[in-house]
Amino acid sequence: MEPVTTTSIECQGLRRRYGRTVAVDGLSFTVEPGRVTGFVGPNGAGKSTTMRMILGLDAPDAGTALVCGQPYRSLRAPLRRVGALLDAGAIHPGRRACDHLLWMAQSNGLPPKRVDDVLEAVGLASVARRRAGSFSLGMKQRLGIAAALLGDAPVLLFDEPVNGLDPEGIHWIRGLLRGLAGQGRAVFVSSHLMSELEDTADHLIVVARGRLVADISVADLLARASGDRVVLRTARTAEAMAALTAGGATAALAGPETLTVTGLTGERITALLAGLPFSELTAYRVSLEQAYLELTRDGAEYTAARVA
Ligand SMILES: Nc1ncnc2c1ncn2[C@@H]1O[C@H](COP(=O)(O)OP(=O)(O)OP(=O)(O)O)[C@@H](O)[C@H]1O
Repeated sequence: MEPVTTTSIECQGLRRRYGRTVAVDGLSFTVEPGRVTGFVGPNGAGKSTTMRMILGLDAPDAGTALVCGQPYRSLRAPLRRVGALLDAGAIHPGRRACDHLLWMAQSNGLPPKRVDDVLEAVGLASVARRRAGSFSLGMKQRLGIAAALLGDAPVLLFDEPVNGLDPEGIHWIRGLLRGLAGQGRAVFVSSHLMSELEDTADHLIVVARGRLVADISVADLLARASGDRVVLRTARTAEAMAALTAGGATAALAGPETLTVTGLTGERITALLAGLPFSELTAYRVSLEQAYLELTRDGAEYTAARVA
């Protein structure tokens, strides 16, 4: 990987319209190296359009998108700077997997050995000589990922990379993305489902109708949503609730034999229960999806908590 001296991807005031549709509406964000940044939003939110503008495949009506400090089109040896998976289906069906990659490598001045390396990395080495047209959607997805990895680039973009992958494939790609970020690369990955980024993303850029809704670290999002709530499991909910409320906590029934308690530490709760039997006392954990929904319930934008 080439050393990078500038921040990896910087978008400033990006805007793009198609006829009457404003696909991207003044989007500004930065994708930092060394972490997986999830790019989340419902279908049609403008994610692919943004990625195409970052990659110089579409021109913004306003604003700028820089990769390693430069517009994509002015990068020398762009494949060595940024690898991308946009549309896994965009491969000539008659071309063998290895030839597809070899052609990309040669036209970008990369050693042919890289082809073997990336085919191995994505688990397609044994089918390297098969034609792409015979590949399943998941195999095409892996081939697209191999192409993105070819230039050993410090910046990587993946548009909906889990599409077509089975559970084992999804598990694999999570590990791959985390590994790439762990090597110091900037990994930018889109999804229309928050849950797909659970255990993968460190940071989230959330968009809706072309606009930025949230720019926040996952840790911060989860911490804010979880608050200082703890989960208490006990068969004696009524007594526990009375004791905890008297001790200054807010306790609510969250299910059979389950209370959520806010406002007290675990130690204090244990003390207040004064020997009342309980089977569990743990920090309240929310899913990424839940956390996001809780924070945006009132429709407020959530960009203030940006963590650089
Ligand atoms: N080439 C185009 N011509 C016309 N409209 C387009 C074009 N590309 C995108 N759009 C429109 O721009 C909006 C944003 O589309 P985009 O594909 O960027 O969203 P997305 O967030 O990637 O959605 P998805 O999750 O479905 O891929 C949509 O309303 C789409 O119909």
